[in-house]
Amino acid sequence: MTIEFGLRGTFACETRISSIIDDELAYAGYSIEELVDNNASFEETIFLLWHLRLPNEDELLAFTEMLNQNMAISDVIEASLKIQCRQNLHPMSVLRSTVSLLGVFDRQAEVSTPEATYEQAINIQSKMPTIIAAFSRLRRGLDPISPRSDLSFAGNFIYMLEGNEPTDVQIEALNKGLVLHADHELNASTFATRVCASTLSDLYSCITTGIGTLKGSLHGGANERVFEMLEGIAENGDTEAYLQKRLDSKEKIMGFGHRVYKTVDPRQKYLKEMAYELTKGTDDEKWYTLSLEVEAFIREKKGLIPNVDFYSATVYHSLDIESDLFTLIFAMSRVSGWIAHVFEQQNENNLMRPRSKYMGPTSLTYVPMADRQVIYKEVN
Ligand SMILES: CC(=O)SCCNC(=O)CCNC(=O)[C@H](O)C(C)(C)COP(=O)(O)OP(=O)(O)OC[C@H]1O[C@@H](n2cnc3c(N)ncnc32)[C@H](O)[C@@H]1OP(=O)(O)O
Ligand SMILES: O=C([O-])CC(=O)C(=O)O
Repeated sequence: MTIEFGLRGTFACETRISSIIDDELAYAGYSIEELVDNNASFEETIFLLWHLRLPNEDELLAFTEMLNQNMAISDVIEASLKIQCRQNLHPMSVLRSTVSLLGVFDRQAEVSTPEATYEQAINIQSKMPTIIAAFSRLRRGLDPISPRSDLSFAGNFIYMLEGNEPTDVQIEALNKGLVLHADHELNASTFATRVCASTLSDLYSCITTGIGTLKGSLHGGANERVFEMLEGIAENGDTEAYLQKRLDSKEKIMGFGHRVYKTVDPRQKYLKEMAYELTKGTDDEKWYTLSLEVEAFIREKKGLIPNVDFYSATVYHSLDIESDLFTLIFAMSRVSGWIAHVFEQQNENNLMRPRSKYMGPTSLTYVPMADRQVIYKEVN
């Protein structure tokens, strides 16, 4: 039997939520092109992922209102964010702990009926932008801003971050970014979330698992490092020398390569276009130009394609979002997909428990302590 480690090419479950077929990404049968080109809202996309169909007008209105009404965070959550920014933690760790804390304070957290889980889902989804914006403001010494009932999900986030009236361009860009990041079949964080759900754990635990997994630099954490790399290149002044040095030392170039896509990441086209549109004629245009140089060099040297994390870094930067919050913006969107996968896992549950191939010694004899010699042996 051939074993592919890292679960490469393995089907771990069936799903109706999203698919990647011939490099085309679709949510419940609607390609991302279909959704983005028709200006689907992020709220509509969440509904699609959770219900596996598009909402009608009344349903979307009611759903949007429900999200909106649940956006405000409690004093306890705000106080915990204040403590966490004093300790200078990584924002993804803060988001992970804070979502976990939302569960601690939800009296219904241990109730796993479909109705209770749906309420928990609304609670988590709607509070993510508020938590992220409040954290960002608190660590800058500013007071958090309450959500507004007349703004969309994307609009509210931008408003709560800086307190200014969001522009149509900003809202459209963030909305598109959120739609593009909402789900992606069985990526590592969604898989981890489903493993947690498969043990019949609660939704807050599942989402905390997802956030912790997305944080890693081989996954969502790459977008933050993409911007660090662009800044490093700008400082160094020589793109090729900078990248070649990293390739020579076998470092991964952040924002390139993908486990599933080998010729194109279909989301990248939109993010690249957005990066161009948002930066042209501004001081940020240099990041777009630099990104083009990096893309050309890495394609030529390694044959690697930019993934969703590459141009999203410039898009988020042009929206005045601090680079260590980039992965949190990803999480604020992907939580919609994680939740959909928890619903699906709960409906068709089967404990996810693969095997590992044991490579160590076997049949050893227990040696009494007095007879043991201390041998420090390399494990690997
Ligand atoms: C939202 C997301 O999660 S998208 C991915 C975000 N992550 C990143 O951008 C981090 C950088 N990229 C990577 O580390 C990888 O491309 C991954 C983890 C995304 C995919 O990993 P894999 O599926 O194992 O990649 P794959 O099998 O195609 O790798 C083939 C070869 O290309 C190399 N490679 C792949 N990506 C990169 C990269 N970004 N930089 C340099 N080399 C790379 C691998 O080291 C491997 O080389 P080898 O054959 O000499 O060992
Ligand atoms: O699918 C993956 O492995 C990573 C990815 O692009 C995503 O999660 O959006």
